[in-house]
Amino acid sequence: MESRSKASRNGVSAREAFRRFWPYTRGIRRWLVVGALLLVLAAAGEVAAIWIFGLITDHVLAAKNLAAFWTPALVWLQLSVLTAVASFGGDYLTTLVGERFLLRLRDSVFAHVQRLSPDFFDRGRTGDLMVRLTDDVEAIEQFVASGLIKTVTSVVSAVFFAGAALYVRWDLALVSFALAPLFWLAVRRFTARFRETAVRERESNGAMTSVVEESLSNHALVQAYNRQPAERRRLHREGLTWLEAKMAENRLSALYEPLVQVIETVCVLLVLGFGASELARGRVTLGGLLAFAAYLGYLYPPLQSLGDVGLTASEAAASADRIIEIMETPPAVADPAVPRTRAARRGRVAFDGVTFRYPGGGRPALKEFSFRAGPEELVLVTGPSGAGKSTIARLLLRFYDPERGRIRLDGVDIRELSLTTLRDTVTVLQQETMLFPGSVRDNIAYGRPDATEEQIVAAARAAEAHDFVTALPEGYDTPVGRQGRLLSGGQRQRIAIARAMLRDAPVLVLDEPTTGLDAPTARRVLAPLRRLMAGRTTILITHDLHLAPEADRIVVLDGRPPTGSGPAAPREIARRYGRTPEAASRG
Ligand SMILES: Nc1ncnc2c1ncn2[C@@H]1O[C@H](COP(=O)(O)OP(=O)(O)OP(=O)(O)O)[C@@H](O)[C@H]1O
Repeated sequence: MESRSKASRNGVSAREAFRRFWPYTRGIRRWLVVGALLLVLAAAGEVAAIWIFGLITDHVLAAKNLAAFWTPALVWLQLSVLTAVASFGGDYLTTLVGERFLLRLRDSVFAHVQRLSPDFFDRGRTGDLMVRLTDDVEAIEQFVASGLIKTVTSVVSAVFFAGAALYVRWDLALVSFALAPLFWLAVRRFTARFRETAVRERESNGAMTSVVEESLSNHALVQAYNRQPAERRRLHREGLTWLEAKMAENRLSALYEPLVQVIETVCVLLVLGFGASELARGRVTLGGLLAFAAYLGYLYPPLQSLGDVGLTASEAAASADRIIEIMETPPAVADPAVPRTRAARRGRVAFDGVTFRYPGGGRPALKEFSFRAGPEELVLVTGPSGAGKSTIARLLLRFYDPERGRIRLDGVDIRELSLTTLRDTVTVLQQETMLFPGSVRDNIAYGRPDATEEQIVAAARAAEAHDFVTALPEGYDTPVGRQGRLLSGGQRQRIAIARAMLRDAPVLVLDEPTTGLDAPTARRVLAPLRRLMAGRTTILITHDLHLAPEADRIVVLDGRPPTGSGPAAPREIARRYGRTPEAASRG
């Protein structure tokens, strides 16, 4: 994700960011309007309350007339209740709309991320992606939903208070408004720099989260190789960078507020000085002057929050770049326009002249590769490390599409099938057993969440997992830990076999199913594996030729272009197992 971050430096403007993410408010806009109206009503209530305060000062306090107090006091009380209700309703609704927007945007970015090819995750850093899905998404919400409401209510409030001030004393008001350009100057100078610091802050936050994530998920490696001090240093270094970026951001926002306050004080002093002389000359009442000063006082917060919107916009534009970058990363594969959603489920697999190169990879991982596997057949794929064996499984699941050639399932090009149908038809048992944190039961039922208890137990029995599972402290409810680390390698493998049994797909790809298991354990999983293979098309990717005598066909990927005499490995297999392997190459 390094390259992705760099692209953000000359990214979208705040206006483009707004336009891009505004559609996510669809369906909740009316609540946005109602919320904003309520907030405007609350601001109007405040204007009226200050007016009453001025009246009370002149007609009650200055005139020392208590009898004139009760009516305005009652109106003020009613007004304040009304303002409180409007303000509560407005805050509640606008927060709700903001949170709904956030939820929708996050869901949609996450849904897109889920469609990306494994390559995206292999190259990127998880920590950085996590920051994008949390902080960056939130910064966009702060701008598009909350920011819009803030802008509207601030503008309306500013107009209210400025109008009221003008009404009370237009000349005094004009004097203080003359200082308004100072605000805009301050805001303009700050926003550009703020955006830069916001980008730096997000990037270093992503880098730091990535270090934490990488170190914690590889904790066993770190401890076994005594790399704790190095990892601590790495985190400290990223933490320092973050601290600097955060301080740069904070310096700006911390400087901005006092600066605005100084401008504000200058205005208030000017008004008071001018007002005092007007009062002495009897051209303004004390109540009028106080109300005027209060209107000005109330005018600054909306002006200041308009300035903040500028800062929020810069921050959001920085985040928008990081989100747009993800959203514009196209998935390597997509459903066809009119996908077939029914598969024959017989399990005939054919690779015809398949050439494939990983994105950004130079040499093809597979070149002109062809083979066939039919129902109830066991096809063993072997060859040296890096020859492209696991690539076959990735292509069959359509994590990627081949550059040339076709892959067919029961005679249909897999690009014509919906991805869901294809992946329901093919089960892959990975080289490393992949378990989710959860219970044994959850993991067995992972591919079929609607499975009954009897089906789960039957699958576990067939996978020879039932006995060890029932011996676990909480049986099927025992948590397996992160990546199944609370279980042994052989136990993890048998749970994965049970999961595959339950899924009951016609095509099975076993990618090095016994790797990482010692010989006796490997032998123990062979029986459940055979049970799993029965009645299905099985493609067994392995270095281990134990099962070669049972294979209907052996495909050898030798990592070199085919030669006339054929590579040594197929001949060796032919000599040992008395069958002729098919040689294939990865180029
Ligand atoms: N995501 C990727 N991006 C770029 N190249 C890749 C990627 N994954 C694998 N490769 C390359 O493609 C080639 C084939 O990889 P593959 O995983 O299919 O090998 P393999 O035969 O299964 O090896 P092994 O027996 O060691 O598991 C290798 O040279 C590898 O470096």
